[in-house]
Amino acid sequence: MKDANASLSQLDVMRQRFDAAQVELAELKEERVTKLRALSNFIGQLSLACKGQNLELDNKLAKLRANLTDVERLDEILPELVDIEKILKRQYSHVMSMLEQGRSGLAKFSRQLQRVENVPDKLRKEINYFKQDVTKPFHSVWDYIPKVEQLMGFYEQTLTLCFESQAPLNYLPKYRQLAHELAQIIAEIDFTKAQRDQVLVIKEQLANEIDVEALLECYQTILSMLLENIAKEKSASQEFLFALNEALMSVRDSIDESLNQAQRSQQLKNQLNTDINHQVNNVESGLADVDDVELLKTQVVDQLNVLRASLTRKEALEQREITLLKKSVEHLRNEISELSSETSSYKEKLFEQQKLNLLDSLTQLPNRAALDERMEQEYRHYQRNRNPLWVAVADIDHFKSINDNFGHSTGDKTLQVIAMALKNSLRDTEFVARYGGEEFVMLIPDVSLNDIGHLLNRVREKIKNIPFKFKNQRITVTLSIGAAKLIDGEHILETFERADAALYKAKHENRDRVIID
Ligand SMILES: Nc1nc2c(ncn2[C@@H]2O[C@H](COP(=O)(O)OP(=O)(O)OP(=O)(O)O)[C@@H](O)[C@H]2O)c(=O)[nH]1
Repeated sequence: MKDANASLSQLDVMRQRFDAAQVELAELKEERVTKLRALSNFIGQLSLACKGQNLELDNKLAKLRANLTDVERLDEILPELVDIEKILKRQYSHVMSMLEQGRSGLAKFSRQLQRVENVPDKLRKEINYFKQDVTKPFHSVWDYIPKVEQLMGFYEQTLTLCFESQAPLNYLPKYRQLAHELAQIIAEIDFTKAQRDQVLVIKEQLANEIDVEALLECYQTILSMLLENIAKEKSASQEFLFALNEALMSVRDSIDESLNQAQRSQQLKNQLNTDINHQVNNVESGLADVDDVELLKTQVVDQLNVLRASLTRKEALEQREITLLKKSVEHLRNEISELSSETSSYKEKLFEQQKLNLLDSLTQLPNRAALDERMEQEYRHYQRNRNPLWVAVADIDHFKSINDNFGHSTGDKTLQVIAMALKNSLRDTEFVARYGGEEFVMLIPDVSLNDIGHLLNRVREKIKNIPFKFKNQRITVTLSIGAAKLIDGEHILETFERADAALYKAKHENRDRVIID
């Protein structure tokens, strides 16, 4: 009876455990179903996001989703995931190559559009900057789509112009377009001092009516100058590499010589040690054999003399070794210090080159690439501390007439003088870059709304008061400036757009003024 009761209670405990295990299993199943549902929803959204890009990918994702709802087919998922990963990788490189094609297409269409003559200056400049922008690679479709929209906007504006004007729009011959492009390219290259006069003549030719033959000659001359510069750069690098190679070879020879010397010394020392051991053994055996003390004394003195002579030779050898080692270390030190001074002068050259890449070669102001970098930096700074930050765009008024009336070289000098004056009117924390042509951009932090107008008008007045004298004629050069303050929730590029729009307002309101957005 007792046994039966014990068995019953054991059975009871087991039943309770069984029930608890079943509840746990049901919970686990439910949890798994919830997770699978979440995964399936995720795959569903992924399919939607990728839909239409690649039929194989669409089918694979649909199949994967179906398998996720069927618990029995879960084992099939892993190989499918591997397949999908491969397709995604292929799709990524496909998209990147399509983007590259799209980018070069946009560049081509913007060049076509540039050939339309008589478009307003603002539109012409925007197309020009657009063309420069699309030289950089796109990283995603989201870089591409806004550019397509922008280009369509340019085409729309040009079409509107075409419909509005009675006369048909003129189309610049292809070679004239190439002349413009060459002028832009050479404006960004740093030529050597000896080449600059020749470059000025070419700039002048390109700015005026030019025929195909003369244009070809310009291209040929520029190409030869560039090749000459490349050859010089190459031979400077080669010289450095030769010097480096020679120094390294000399270091290697010196180390080889030291090693040989050390080996020879070691052999001699081994020989001397054997001699000394042998001489000590001689003394010992002499001691054993000789009874006559006087004879013993003379023998010991003789042996000791031989021993002393060996030791002196050993000492001399060691001394010589130390002297040679010192000489060799000295030689190595000289070679290495020469090497390091060659390397640092080469490093300096490279550093100068890097700096040049961020400087506009004509005005020595930071260029557009440097401006992009600084805008990013100032924008991040603004996001951290929210101190006021102004973007101002300045453009020289009627600059074309300076070129037309006094020549390109006068135009260049005017740009240099104005660039310096702009730089000197700003504080160290403020920044000015040449944006392109006769347009400059300033980034001005920590100035209040009350003070910015004052500051920019002072800059404008400063330029206006520069006593330019061309062909004995006193000329006043003026600036139009548009400025905008970075506001919360806005990207600095949008601030730039507002400042640019303010500049165009200033141009339309008779120029020589500052307009704050
Ligand atoms: N000398 C020289 N001229 C340049 C350089 N870059 C651009 N230009 C010239 O600057 C002139 C700009 O002319 P436009 O865009 O018509 O402007 P603008 O004559 O200043 O007239 P507004 O801006 O409307 O007041 C063009 O003739 C360009 O060839 C350069 O590096 N050197």
